[in-house]
Amino acid sequence: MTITTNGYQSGFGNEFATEAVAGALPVGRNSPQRVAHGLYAEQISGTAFTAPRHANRRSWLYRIRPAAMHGAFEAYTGAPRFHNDFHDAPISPDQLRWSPLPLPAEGVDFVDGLFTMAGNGSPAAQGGVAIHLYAANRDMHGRWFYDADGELLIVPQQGRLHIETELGVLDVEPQEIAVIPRGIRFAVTLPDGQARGYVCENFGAMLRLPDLGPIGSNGLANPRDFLAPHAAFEDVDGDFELVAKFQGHLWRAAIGHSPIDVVAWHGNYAPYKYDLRHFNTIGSISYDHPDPSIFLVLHSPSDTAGTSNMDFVIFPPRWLVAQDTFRPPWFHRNIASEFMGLVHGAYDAKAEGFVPGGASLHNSMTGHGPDAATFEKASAADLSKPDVIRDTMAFMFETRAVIRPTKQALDAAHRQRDYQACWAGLQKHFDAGR
Ligand SMILES: O=C(O)Cc1cc(O)ccc1O
Ligand SMILES: [Fe+2]
Repeated sequence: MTITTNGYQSGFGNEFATEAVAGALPVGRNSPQRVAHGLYAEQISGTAFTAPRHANRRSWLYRIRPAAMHGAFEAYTGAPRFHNDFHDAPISPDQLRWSPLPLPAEGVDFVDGLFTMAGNGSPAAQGGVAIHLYAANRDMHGRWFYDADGELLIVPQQGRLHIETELGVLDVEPQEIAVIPRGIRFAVTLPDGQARGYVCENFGAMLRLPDLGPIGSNGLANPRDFLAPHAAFEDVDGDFELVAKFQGHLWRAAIGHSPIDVVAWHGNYAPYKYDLRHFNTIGSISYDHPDPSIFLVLHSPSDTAGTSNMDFVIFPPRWLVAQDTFRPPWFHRNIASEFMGLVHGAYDAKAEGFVPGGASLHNSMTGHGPDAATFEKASAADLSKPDVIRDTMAFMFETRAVIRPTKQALDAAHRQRDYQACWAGLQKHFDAGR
């Protein structure tokens, strides 16, 4: 059964209120003695009960059956490439790059199609991230998934996703993102028959919009462009499966009904989507290429002020106008670690090799930057006119902790073992007399 989208509510982290059946939402209280229409009331909290008000997230769900109703969990073995073991391979300071994850030959759904590339921290420590790719060609039917370990930031690269969640439906396409909060149950179907993309599983503090400082009250990702679903439900009984991720491992339980049975909900703990093409990109209109922190979409803070558990940064289409400036990204080494992906087009620091669906990893203090072809071209570019970077959408998951690639990522046939060669052609231009 497919539940169609019934529109969205706009705003980031708002106190939303939505009902799919008139009168289902209690008025003036959360937990009346008897809920209208014979529904059960259930709270889901995404932050500590006593978190400061501005950071406090919880929602009240009015549903046909409570979330407690399912069979006992047992180990799930259907997604062997989806895990949180970031210590199964030695780590080196090498620059790493991969071609796109191949699409599966036989039917594989979104959960079984997850391939863990890298990560740091752990669900137990409530810090760090896991970085996965997915490649899928089968719908999740009669199967739902939830992740108790972290929220899921989904970045589609190829193919649309129809995501039915307990709180309603999100339809996302490449150049949009979806965020599924910790614990929310959902199923993914594939309107285009197959799909590929990236997932950041965030074990740390929930993603939030960054402060804007001197930029002012508008800019970067604007709150009104974030969309949460309206309540949408199905009332279906059957022999179904609930898959859970809990403390780094996967579990399955029988469930006798669809958990997409929330008839009404209110609160500020909800899935959402955002169209990256709405990002208000800010850059230099005088000289120098600024730090990429100006491209920050969503931010998961760590316990150290100004230092992120994870930053989600994008490199969208934009004008480059800086004068007497090497306009592409400079050569650099950073304290933070950078996992990059490409959703669409080409990335302005790499002339070739970094393709849509591919990935790169530059860990703390590992030197990287424009490849030789990009350096030569940008060093000779005519700066009297602006450059327009069109048809591009690259992104970065940037973390304070080193991002450890998994053994399967290092061993993968699609890893580009000759990646370093992209800098080998950089010429020695030094001339002390010039
Ligand atoms: O490595 C990269 O391409 C990402 C990046 C982009 C940029 O404009 C400046 C610094 C940086 O790490
Ligand atoms: Fe970088």
